[in-house]
Amino acid sequence: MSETVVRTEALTKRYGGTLALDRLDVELSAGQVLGFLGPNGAGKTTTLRLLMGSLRPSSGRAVVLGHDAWRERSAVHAAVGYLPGDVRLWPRLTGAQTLEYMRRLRGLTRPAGPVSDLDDVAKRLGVELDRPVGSLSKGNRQKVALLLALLGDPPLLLLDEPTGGLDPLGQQEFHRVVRERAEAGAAVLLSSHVLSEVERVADRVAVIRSGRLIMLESLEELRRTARHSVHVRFAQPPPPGAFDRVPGLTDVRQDGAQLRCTVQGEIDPFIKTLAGFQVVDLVSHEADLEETFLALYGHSDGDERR
Ligand SMILES: Nc1ncnc2c1ncn2[C@@H]1O[C@H](COP(=O)(O)OP(=O)(O)OP(=O)(O)O)[C@@H](O)[C@H]1O
Repeated sequence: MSETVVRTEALTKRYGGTLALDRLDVELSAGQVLGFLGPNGAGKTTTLRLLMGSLRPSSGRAVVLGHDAWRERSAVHAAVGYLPGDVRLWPRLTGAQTLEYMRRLRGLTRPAGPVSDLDDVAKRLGVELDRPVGSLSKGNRQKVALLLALLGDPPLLLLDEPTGGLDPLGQQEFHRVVRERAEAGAAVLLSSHVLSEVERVADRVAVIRSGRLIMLESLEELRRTARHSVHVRFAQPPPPGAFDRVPGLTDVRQDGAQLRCTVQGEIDPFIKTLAGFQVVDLVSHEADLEETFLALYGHSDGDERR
């Protein structure tokens, strides 16, 4: 079994009367990417800041790389690569100077050779390292901040909505970099409010709403609950009720020899039932994960906080 990098135990945070995080229990192992998904105000940033030891929990605790995130926060700070949601950099320093400054501040030595690992990542992301950070576009500043998070090859990356300002190519390359880090053994927690982003990079998805964890599943599991829209054309109209007992079948509309329906979950029982009839044509389209996700969890947020 791989090593546990993050473990939270009933981690809770209140801001005055607002319950921002309510008894979160979650674990993250080395080599895993956990997508932390939730709408605005769900508690994602609060969780990441609790894990960084920048916030004191109201109750419960977070253990990060074997340290209590709050009580041993300097050890946690030194070991974690954090990309905050609101990136703030020194505007007059260039990207290269920023990296060098942070490297020294953290007592890291620059890898030997003319091209460091990060120079390579910078090139892939198209970061302009020789310009003052203040003159860069939002997306390019974001890329510099990502390089800062990767500095020193940390065993845990906490990335708060990291691809907000990036164009699609930048996002794609960024996701590749994250996967490579995970394959090299880093644990990654990546927050986002869009499933399509998380689905590209995560192994598991935690969904949080109004401070509560409402789902923690592998992407494989989420895909298993995916819905198929199916359109079948038969040689002759099947008898009424022929598909009544097929599990997961909804929205059934039969018009003579044509059948349209939605299959939720495994499609195999439906296919086996179809085999009893002469099928002329069949078109099946898998709803994308976003649709599946919205169907399962997309009901209105409401104010569930107490
Ligand atoms: N410093 C604070 N003081 C009071 N309330 C706060 C504070 N920070 C966050 N909150 C509240 O806690 C809740 C969770 O906020 P948080 O920023 O963690 O959400 P989020 O999921 O990161 O949202 P977003 O996607 O908008 O960044 C929200 O209701 C927010 O208003």
